[in-house]
Amino acid sequence: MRVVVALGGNALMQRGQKPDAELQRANVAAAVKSLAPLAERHELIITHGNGPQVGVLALESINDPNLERPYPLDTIGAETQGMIGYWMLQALQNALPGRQVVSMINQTLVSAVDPAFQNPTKFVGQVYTEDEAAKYAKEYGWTVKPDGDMWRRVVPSPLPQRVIETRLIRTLVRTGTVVVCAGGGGVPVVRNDVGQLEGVEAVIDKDMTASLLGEVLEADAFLILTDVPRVMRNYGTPAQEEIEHTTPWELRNEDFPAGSMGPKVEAVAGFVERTGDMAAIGRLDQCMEILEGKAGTIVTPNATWPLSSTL
Ligand SMILES: Nc1ncnc2c1ncn2[C@@H]1O[C@H](COP(=O)(O)OP(=O)(O)O)[C@@H](O)[C@H]1O
Ligand SMILES: NC(=O)OP(=O)(O)O
Repeated sequence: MRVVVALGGNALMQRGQKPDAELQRANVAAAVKSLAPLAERHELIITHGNGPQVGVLALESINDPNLERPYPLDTIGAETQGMIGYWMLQALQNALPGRQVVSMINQTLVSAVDPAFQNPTKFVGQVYTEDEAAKYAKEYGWTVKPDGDMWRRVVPSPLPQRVIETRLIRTLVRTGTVVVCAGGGGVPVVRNDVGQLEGVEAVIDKDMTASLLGEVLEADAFLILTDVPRVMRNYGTPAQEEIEHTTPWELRNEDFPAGSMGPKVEAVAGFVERTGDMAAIGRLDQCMEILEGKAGTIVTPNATWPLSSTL
């Protein structure tokens, strides 16, 4: 089987954790331990988040006295691909001796007129109190929004249209290489008026890019791996209940929060609608069980359940 996995930012740096390199490296190694059995049995393409890390590097850049202007978000996105990609590459090579692994810098094409540029929604960096967030909004010109009971910086998150290096990724996957790609959804780029690629100030949602990659690479399954066992109905209320199996239609008739579960649900629903294949959302340490349909929220085109034995 060919499997595309989107690895949640939570797997790399949990809420409240300091962005220490060793800590993140250890988190990546733990994530890879869960993913290794998947890679042993299947063709595997891994994307990863970068929201917390983009915020850390952006803040460093803003406060660097040697810089006349901070690094732009596309450049910082590429930095995070290099940093997290390196940690993933090394952990995968250590876990899968003899297997070829590659970690790529990728660009993802977006529309220059995507309405997301006028309405920033993507949370980056650490959480702040409301007062701290207001202070930084004034000082740095940030847009800030509530994230649960805290506040965070938000940046535009345009929809991915095409991973520029898709053909190369496909070629590598066909050779059995484990491919880490489109980290942070890919570095956001547009084509300018003379057809040249140019970076833009944004952070793409990695789940949406992974959904697109799953489709164009003809993946048999698309897994979003995060820190909750299943998508829940009435999340955070006494009526909360886990969704074991669902369809895109059912998911689209429920409400999920924009900054967290909303894009994940949109990403899996879109993949299943466009491909007719299976997608799922669940916990990283259950990825094998999820693929077997025994854990996570499984999304299939219709209510047929359980899945066929081909999984
Ligand atoms: N309906 C829901 N069901 C499950 N989790 C939800 C729901 N709504 C919001 N969440 C939150 O979404 C979080 C996962 O999204 P996010 O933090 O963006 O993940 P990641 O960083 O792993 O990609 C969970 O930790 C949970 O707090
Ligand atoms: N780019 C992105 O989607 O990052 P997170 O998953 O860390 O929010």
